[in-house]
Amino acid sequence: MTSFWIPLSSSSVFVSNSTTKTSSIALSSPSRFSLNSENLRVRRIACDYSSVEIKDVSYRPPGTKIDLLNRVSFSLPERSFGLIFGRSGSGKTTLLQLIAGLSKPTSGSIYIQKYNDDGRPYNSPELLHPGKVGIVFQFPERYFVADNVLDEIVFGWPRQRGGLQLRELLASRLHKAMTSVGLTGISLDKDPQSLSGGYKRRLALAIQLVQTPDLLILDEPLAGLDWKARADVVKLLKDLKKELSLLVVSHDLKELAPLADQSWRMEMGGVLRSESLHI
Ligand SMILES: Nc1ncnc2c1ncn2[C@@H]1O[C@H](COP(=O)(O)OP(=O)(O)OP(=O)(O)O)[C@@H](O)[C@H]1O
Repeated sequence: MTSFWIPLSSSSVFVSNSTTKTSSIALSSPSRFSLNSENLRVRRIACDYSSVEIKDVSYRPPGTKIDLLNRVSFSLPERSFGLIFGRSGSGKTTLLQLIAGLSKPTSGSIYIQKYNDDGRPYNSPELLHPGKVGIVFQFPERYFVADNVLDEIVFGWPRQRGGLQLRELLASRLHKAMTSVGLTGISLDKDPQSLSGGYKRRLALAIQLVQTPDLLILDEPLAGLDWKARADVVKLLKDLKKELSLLVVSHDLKELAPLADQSWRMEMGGVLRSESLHI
């Protein structure tokens, strides 16, 4: 289903735990979309939805005796926007790194669950493949390596010479990613470091989008930007959530909380409803 660009408005509910004791529950009731078609195959595809499920995830770094995360659970339905916030040191970045597959949970699981339109699981859960997750670190521009925009975007691409079909596929992905982030007006020869703050963030997003992830994770996407660039990035994220799931860690609740679906956000270290956020 993920290859079909059917716009869904979806919702997500997060409940978090703290780094103390209890596990958390996740509620999710994404809006469903049913094509008015007699074609059964189309109906079937349109009704299913999937969700990234984090179940009882704990993490203790190797060689330490401290649990940085203790039985965290939540679910993020496809094409929804999840916002994680919380005090410094509560484990937000650690959680993102686990979801992105950069480290492994000590216990618990991270998987994709597909559901029928009646909310029942469609099949057995599948592990979330790291190749389907993109991650944009805090201050991503610090990790740019190339001296022009094109090389920066294609840095991770296959080195072997592919056939025409592969090159066409990569070219179309490049075009789509650049269009999605509004980079088409920028010369591909430009030095990435010469771009404005907001355009550097767009480039960082394009680098991930070109890999066509199902889930895009962002750590503090507004950090260090001036007000105009912040507004640009917020608008961009709003548009992107129509295409894929976004999971964002940020302290910038005023700007980003309105993008999160329904009335829930996840606070590391406690459970909080949006009405108590005063945003
Ligand atoms: N490998 C490690 N070994 C021991 N402690 C670690 C390790 N990695 C992270 N920590 C500690 O775990 C805690 C959680 O770190 P993390 O970066 O996930 O927090 P955070 O919520 O993202 O914080 P911030 O909002 O400041 O970015 C911090 O106190 C950090 O120092």
